[in-house]
This record gives sequence, structure tokens and C-alpha cells, in this order.
Amino acid sequence: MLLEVAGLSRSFGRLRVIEDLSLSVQPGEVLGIIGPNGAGKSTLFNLIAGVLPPTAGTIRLSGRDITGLPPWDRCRLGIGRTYQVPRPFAHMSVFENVLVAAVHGSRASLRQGRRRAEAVLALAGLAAQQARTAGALTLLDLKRLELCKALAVAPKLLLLDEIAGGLTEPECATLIGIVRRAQTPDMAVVWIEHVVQTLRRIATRLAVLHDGGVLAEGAPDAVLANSRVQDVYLGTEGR
Ligand SMILES: Nc1ncnc2c1ncn2[C@@H]1O[C@H](COP(=O)(O)OP(=O)(O)OP(=O)(O)O)[C@@H](O)[C@H]1O
Repeated sequence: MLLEVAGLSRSFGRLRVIEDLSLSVQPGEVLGIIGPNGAGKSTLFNLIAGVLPPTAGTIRLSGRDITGLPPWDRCRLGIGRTYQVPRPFAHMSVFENVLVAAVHGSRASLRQGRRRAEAVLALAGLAAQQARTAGALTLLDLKRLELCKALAVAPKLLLLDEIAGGLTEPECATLIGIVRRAQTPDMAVVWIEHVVQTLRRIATRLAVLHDGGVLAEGAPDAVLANSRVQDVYLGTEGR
């Protein structure tokens, strides 16, 4: 198993956001995560990536307990992530942004980092923009850059937090294409997204987060047809 989350809990004061949550991810999977606003999706990513410590529970990556490790160590062990709001080094070039991620996120040498940065920029269709200042990019290119930074660490586990938010349908298709091209059989993707249709096109499995735990998980169509899921999520959210 690539990722094993067991009995994970996280509270903020008296607010229990994640409660006794267990989840596993195998290499090669694309696990889509949906759930109402405030269900704890981003908190779950922050726990997996090590930005937040859990109140209880364990997180294992390739069998190794990483629960106590800081985010930079988890990154170097193969967890790459994107953030909901991209915050590149706005005054640096696109290439430099990806290079920083490649070198500092994966212990690559400068030379290896350059090669890696070139490869992911080409894969994401961003090579022609690589000399531009990151702050001058369009929203789609900013999302591409966010993906490139996560891919530059050569992740075994790629965590995508609402990367398609604010994009048009064809732009979402572009991002899906990049993720498909980037995927290898020994890598897994966990993708949080509000736009269910985007996930439906790429997810091999879907999990619905609700009340701090996993309400339903399984084949995307079966999960979306589940009446409890429709009640608590699709029904209330009108999506
Ligand atoms: N650092 C924090 N301190 C206090 N409360 C927090 C903190 N981070 C998140 N929360 C609360 O935890 C709950 C879950 O937040 P989270 O961002 O994980 O939800 P989400 O499912 O990602 O939501 P959205 O779909 O709106 O992005 C929310 O009620 C939020 O206000």
C-alpha cells in the first residue's frame, strides 16, 4: 500500500474536523475526494503532508510511519502537493519556481533539478512560458505551474487540492491531460475537487468526506448514485 491513514483525527478547539478517519491508496490509483464545504478535505491534505499534526491516528507512506515527520521530509519521501490558492514566488521566473521545488523538494542536485524542471514544464505545456515572471501568468498557467512544482519533486503520491477551481471545462480537460501524462504505475494521485464532473473523468475511485469521516467510497458512478451521498452532498449542495 502506498498510503495508509488509520484512525486519523484532528480538532481545532472543540471543532472536530477529522474524526477516526481511515483511508488507503494504492500505486496507480487516482482517488477523487469530494465533500461539502468545510468537510475537512484540505485539513486531511494538511495532515497527510505534515503541515498540521493530527490529534490522533497514524499515516504511513510505503509502509513507513511518517506521522511525526515535518512536511519537508514527507516531501522528500515522495509526497508532492498543490495548494488551493497558488502562491508562486511571483517575482521569479516560471523556471526558477519549478527549479526551487525540484532541488529543495527532492534532494536533487542543481543539474538534476534543471533536467527535472525542463521535463515537467514540457509535460505541462509550460516550456514556452518558462522565462516569464510567475506573477504575470494567466489562471490556467498558474495552475500548470502549481502542478509542475508538485511534479518536480518526483512524487510517489500527488495531492491535488481543488486545482481545477475557477477554470473552464476545456481548461479542466487540459489539467486532466497533464495529470494523465505525469502518472506512472508506481505513483498515485489523490485529487480533491468540487467539480464532480472533472473527477469523474479521471478518478478510478471516489471517496466522500462528511462529518469527519469517509461517508462512502468506491467506483465513482456507484458512489455518486449512493442515496446517502446524494442526501448529504449532492442534495444539499445542489451539484
Ligand atoms: N487552522 C484552523 N483553525 C481553526 N479552524 C480551522 C482551521 N483549518 C480549518 N478549520 C476549520 O475546519 C473545517 C474544515 O476546513 P477545511 O478547509 O479542511 O474544509 P474543506 O472541506 O477543505 O472545505 P472547502 O471545500 O470549503 O475548501 C472548517 O470548519 C474550517 O473553518
